[in-house]
Amino acid sequence: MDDTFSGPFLSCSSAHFVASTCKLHAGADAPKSSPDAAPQRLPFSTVTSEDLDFFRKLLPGRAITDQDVVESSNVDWLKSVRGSSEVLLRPQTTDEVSQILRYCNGRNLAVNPQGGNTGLVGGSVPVYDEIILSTSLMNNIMNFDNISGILTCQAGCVLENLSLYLEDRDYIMPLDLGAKGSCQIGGNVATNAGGLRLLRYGSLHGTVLGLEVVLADGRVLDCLATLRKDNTGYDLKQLFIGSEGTLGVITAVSILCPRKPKSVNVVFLGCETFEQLLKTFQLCRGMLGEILSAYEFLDSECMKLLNTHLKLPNPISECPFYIVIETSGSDSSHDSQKLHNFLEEAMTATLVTDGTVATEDSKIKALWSMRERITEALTHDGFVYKYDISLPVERIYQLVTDMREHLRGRAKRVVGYGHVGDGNLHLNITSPAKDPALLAAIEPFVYEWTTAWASRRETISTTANPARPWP
Ligand SMILES: O=C(O)CC[C@@H](O)C(=O)O
Repeated sequence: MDDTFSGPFLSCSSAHFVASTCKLHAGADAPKSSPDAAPQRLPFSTVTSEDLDFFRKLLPGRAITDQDVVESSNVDWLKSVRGSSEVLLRPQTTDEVSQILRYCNGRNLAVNPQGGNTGLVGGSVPVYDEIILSTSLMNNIMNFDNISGILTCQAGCVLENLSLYLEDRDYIMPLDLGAKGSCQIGGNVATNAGGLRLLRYGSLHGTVLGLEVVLADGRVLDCLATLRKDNTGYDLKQLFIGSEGTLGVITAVSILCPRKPKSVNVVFLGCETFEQLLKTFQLCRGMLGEILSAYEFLDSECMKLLNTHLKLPNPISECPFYIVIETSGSDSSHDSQKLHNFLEEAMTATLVTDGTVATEDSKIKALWSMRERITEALTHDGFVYKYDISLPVERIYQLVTDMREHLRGRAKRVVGYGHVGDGNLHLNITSPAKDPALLAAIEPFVYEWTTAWASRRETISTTANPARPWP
């Protein structure tokens, strides 16, 4: 890049957020042009018939103005936030993205990049009438190197399609999410999605080797390296991982993929306290070591949601907390032996009270759905306030209990689940309908709590007095 990036028109999804946690501000019933608490519409131009002529010429049949079609891109997956865009653009190539952005920059038109529109924090839809730039038709796999395991593809490839493509070649994607059937790799990178395998394969900051990005003024930044080690200058691609579309539109990704494990086991366990759940995690890390690939948890409120709304039966007896452990290795007898030893030890030490193990695909999928389908189950409960929070792992469940106590029955349900291995809690609070009074009780409490505990440095005891003062 030879000059500074200036193009303040890419829609900033972070405008929906406060601090490091995420929240929804606007309900589906909010006035279209002024979502609650959203920033003022900035003085961008509005789309004219000349603009539409330009888009239609550039993208024949792919500059959509039919409102029935545009509507589904104006609304997020949760149907909680809604924009009022009248134009949906579906480029197929990087050059088309570049031409769109160059034109919009010249015309001062706001643009909202959109991938699979599976985000849960309102970042993938317009706030006002921004042009929606969808990457859905940019879905070609460009290259796969069977020796290095490096995949290069366009940004609109659906995660599950990439996984299926790789599985045929004895590889897997380094990330896996409940939304895999619709989410796109460009959106995964733009939001720095973590998912269920982060514990094993690390974050996208490590596995993404290269990116191609179109900047707001249409220039193409080519950092699409396919080298595992690349010390040639600044690692610019890192800026775009988690930038949520604010710095540019990711058009292609190269990513390092692990070999497909030859043996996979999934265990579903129950335990009485969160402290025991953490002790089980410690034991598990020590005894399973390199084959541990996921350590996830859900609480009993999540289990009730799965039972009630999705009719998924609890595979074990009722417990306050449930754990999903996955192992992935290359030798099934070695892995089974390690798992057996770990389970024996966990039961003997009465860390866990019940459990079941799966080695066949269908049972593995059934156990994983107890964790992956909580988001879906929650939507049947009414309106959902969602918070995706990273904390020292010892603290993650304390926020759930403190929030329950703080709300004292004002919410329908306060549930906690998430990625223990990453110290990442999904705190979800439901109410029969959107409830401004409930929101006022949740916020800023949740942000103050998180900031106070996340910034604390000293070692935290897992048996802290619940009446402790805040740090
Ligand atoms: O529903 C949520 O709040 C989180 C969804 C997803 O990130 C998950 O880990 O299941």
